[in-house]
Amino acid sequence: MWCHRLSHLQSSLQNLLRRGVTCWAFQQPNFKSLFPLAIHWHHTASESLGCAWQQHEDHFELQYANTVMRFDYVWLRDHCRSASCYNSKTHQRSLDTASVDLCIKPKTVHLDETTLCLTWPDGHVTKYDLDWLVRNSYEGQKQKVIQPRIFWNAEIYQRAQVPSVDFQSFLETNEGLKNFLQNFLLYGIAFVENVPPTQEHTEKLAERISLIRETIYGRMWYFTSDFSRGDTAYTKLALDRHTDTTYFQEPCGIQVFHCLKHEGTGGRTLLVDGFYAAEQVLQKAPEQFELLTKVPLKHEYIENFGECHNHMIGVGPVLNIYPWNKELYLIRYNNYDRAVINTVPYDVVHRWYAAHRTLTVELRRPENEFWVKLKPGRVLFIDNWRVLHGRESFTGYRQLCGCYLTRDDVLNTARLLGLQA
Ligand SMILES: C[N+](C)(C)CCCC[C@H](N)C(=O)O
Ligand SMILES: O=C(O)CCC(=O)C(=O)O
Ligand SMILES: [Fe+2]
Repeated sequence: MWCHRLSHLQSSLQNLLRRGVTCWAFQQPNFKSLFPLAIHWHHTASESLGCAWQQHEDHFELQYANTVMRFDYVWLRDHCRSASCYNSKTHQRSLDTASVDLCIKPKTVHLDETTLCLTWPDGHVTKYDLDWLVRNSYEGQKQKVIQPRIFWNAEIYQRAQVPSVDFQSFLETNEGLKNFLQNFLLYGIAFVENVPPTQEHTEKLAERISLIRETIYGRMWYFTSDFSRGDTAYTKLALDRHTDTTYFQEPCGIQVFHCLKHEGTGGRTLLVDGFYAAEQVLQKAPEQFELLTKVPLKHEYIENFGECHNHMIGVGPVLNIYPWNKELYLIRYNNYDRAVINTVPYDVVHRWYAAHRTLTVELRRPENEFWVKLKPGRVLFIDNWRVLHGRESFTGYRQLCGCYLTRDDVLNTARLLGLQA
């Protein structure tokens, strides 16, 4: 993050220098003194605050709070928060963006310590709070980490001694719920203890944080090794680490597991932080990481079992990153359900297999494996966009219940409790 910020600032600086603005003192790494005042800038009355602006042919440049921001003029007009352009009760835009002249420029500019005031050719006035501009500008966004997360291997997770939340406090207090969600957002897994071992109580838990995502497996599902569905999950066999529902266009966000009964041996659950492994790939072989973000793959679920007839296809790369800041947000990894690869030519396929191997090696390092035995009363929530799960083979009667949750609604709950999500 640090290096990224630095290089970004350096390139802003270079751009400015290229345009002939002089008199910069560059005292790396003291960011406060990175952008002292330049000769051709318009300043506010109080120069010590260091805010200044410059109007260019195709953009408006603003320096404030140690940030040099560059704004497109249409963007500035489009984001006007005046009562006629924006409804602050509904937080919706009233302005018809298509009515804005694409060559628009402000007629006059006024800047003081807190506010930028633009008057447009038709007389309309837009006032921006400078802090709002920092928070919402591209340059301001680039400086902040979107989602705080702790990537883990077994040792990191165990050392963190992440506390489980009690059923009662999860259901009845905002504090319990918030603690739970905070852990879940940081690590991608979280446990609730002392849950009565029934499907109804598990459902209550799920509904406290989200909407249940109904799928071809039902709303709440309940499964044993009876092979009632056409999938290995419904057997006693071991399952290697994977994420679920890779064959959906949008894989399920969260998976909830509650083991209601197990009379037998084996059956431990394996958890692996996919983002930790991907991060290792990025460090060791960046070009392979990139390939895993680029090659689109199909995953498929074909079922013709009794009454169940399904054919699901999901397309997307193994690693999904936001194009604007390269932050990883979803890993799609299921070697069982991966379909025929026919989206890229043979030479790319070969490089893709090598990259997939590198990732698999990281995912399979014993030190990255966290094993738990699920027990009645202990409910596990897994971020299915980040953490892979698997299971050991088992003997005897084993009953699991659970459900999938919609990710947007879990994050919604977290934000309403004041968490960054
Ligand atoms: C959880 N539950 C037993 C309902 C479904 C299991 C789905 C298994 C599928 N191979 C996948 O990985 O998506
Ligand atoms: O049986 C288990 O512990 C998990 C099986 C599985 O991967 C699943 O249901 O998604
Ligand atoms: Fe699974």
